[in-house]
Amino acid sequence: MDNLELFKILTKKIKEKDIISPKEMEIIDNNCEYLGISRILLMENAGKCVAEEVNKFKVELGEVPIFIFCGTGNNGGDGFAAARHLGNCSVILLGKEENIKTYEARENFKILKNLAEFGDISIKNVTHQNEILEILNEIENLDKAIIVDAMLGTGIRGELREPYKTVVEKLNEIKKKNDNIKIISVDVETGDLNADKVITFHKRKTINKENAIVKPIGIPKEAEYIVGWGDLKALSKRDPNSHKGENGKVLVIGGSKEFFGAPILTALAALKIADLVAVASVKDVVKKITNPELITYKLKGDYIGEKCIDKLIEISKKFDCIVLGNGLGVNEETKAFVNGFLERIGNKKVVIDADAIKVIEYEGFEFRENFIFTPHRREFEYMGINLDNLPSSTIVLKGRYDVIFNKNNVKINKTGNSGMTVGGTGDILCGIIGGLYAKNEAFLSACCGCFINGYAGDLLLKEKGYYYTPIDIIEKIPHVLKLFG
Ligand SMILES: NC(=O)C1=CN([C@@H]2O[C@H](COP(=O)(O)OP(=O)(O)OC[C@H]3O[C@@H](n4cnc5c(N)ncnc54)[C@H](O)[C@@H]3O)[C@@H](O)[C@H]2O)[C@@H](O)CC1
Ligand SMILES: [K+]
Repeated sequence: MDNLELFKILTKKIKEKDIISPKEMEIIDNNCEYLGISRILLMENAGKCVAEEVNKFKVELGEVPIFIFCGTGNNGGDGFAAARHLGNCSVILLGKEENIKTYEARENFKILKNLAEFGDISIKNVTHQNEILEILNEIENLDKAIIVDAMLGTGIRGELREPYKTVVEKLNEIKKKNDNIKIISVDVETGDLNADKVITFHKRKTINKENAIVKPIGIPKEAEYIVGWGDLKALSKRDPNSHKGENGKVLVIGGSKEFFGAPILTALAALKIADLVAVASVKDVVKKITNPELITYKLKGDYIGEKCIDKLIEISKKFDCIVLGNGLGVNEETKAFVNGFLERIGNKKVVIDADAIKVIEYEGFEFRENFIFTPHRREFEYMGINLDNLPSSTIVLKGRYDVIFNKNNVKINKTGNSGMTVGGTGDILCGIIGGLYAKNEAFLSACCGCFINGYAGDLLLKEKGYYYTPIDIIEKIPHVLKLFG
């Protein structure tokens, strides 16, 4: 079974989510763009859906005035598109035209302005409280009307602020007095607006009430499965006021008398993302580390063995995430260490790679959700994962297509190229994942790690052909993060 076949099996075994968070929706929206589906196309479909629902109310109420309240985000953009599909309506933009935030919303607004010049769509740009109240008073005096709430959607954060607060309060008052004022919310009710209908796009959101009507807008299911720049945009942002160490501390445990390069590559990759990276290894490795940015912990012996467990458990307490396994060696000593260490590490975040994967005793092993495994095909087969009882741990099966999964999620990553088959790229991948995992959730970190590693390789392929090295990949990590962060 190749990676693509495994991916297909997993998409059938893992239940598709019917409710998603606004953050998950943003990842999907952005990954639609990654797949080549423009936002303006989705907005068009969203606008059309809303217009269809408004028309259903018109059947019930007859010809009535329609007011579309639009915010300056993409929820407002959906309102502009709906207005064009409807014709004969009043669009109320709550803010200044120059504050419309996105290209697609601005383009839709421009079209409306062209139509409004001579057609029957009217546009009111309101910025002052008294202008808003004037319109709301006008609505209050009507027998019937349809209101479209395209004020705020999945971008809503925290308590409702002005001018939306006044509009929502006043509309709720009006609605209470006159049930022939029908309100349709676009995607999400703005604050606690008492809408008659909520038309939500693609899937129900965690912030929707139960009665939201879900409408497809042309988002293919592949957009939920692909890893793209949408995942990267969802990573936690660096706080400009943060202090040293607050953006993640990673401890790499690996290396042996025979292998010294692997843990160093892992640590250098993690260092591009986390604030603080340390390597705990045997003396032969530690003496080769000349990079002053890396912290080192020297352990006794030629291999990291059982006798190191107490010390490493203690050191681990100072770090957010541990990357375990690179260059460790496969023998009785390292086997005893890895199994004993993982048993005692509790719920600390651990990325498990390479030799550590090979020495774990999987019989009765507990695949905890704080573990990420990064096997290649042979290691994956050795792990003997039961596809009928998927693990809580996140598994990254590396390959031409990386398959990332756990019992609740599955995704596929297609960045990367055959120049990346050289030794060391796997060590870099788990370093990147470790750096991200220090400050993010396991599944997102694993997905983003695969994307970043592969994309760095793709940039290098364009620049240098296949003549690049693992160190070149490490140097490209910040470029990828800057492109999509
Ligand atoms: N991204 C996409 O590809 C698509 C998005 N669509 C629409 O876009 C919406 C999301 O758009 P945006 O991300 O631009 O977000 P919103 O349109 O929900 O608005 C976000 C803006 O509102 C303001 N805001 C946030 N919280 C506030 C509060 N509590 N009080 C007052 N103002 C507040 C902020 O300035 C923020 O920029 C979706 O709900 C959906 O309606 C659709 O067009 C379909 C496609
Ligand atoms: K809304």
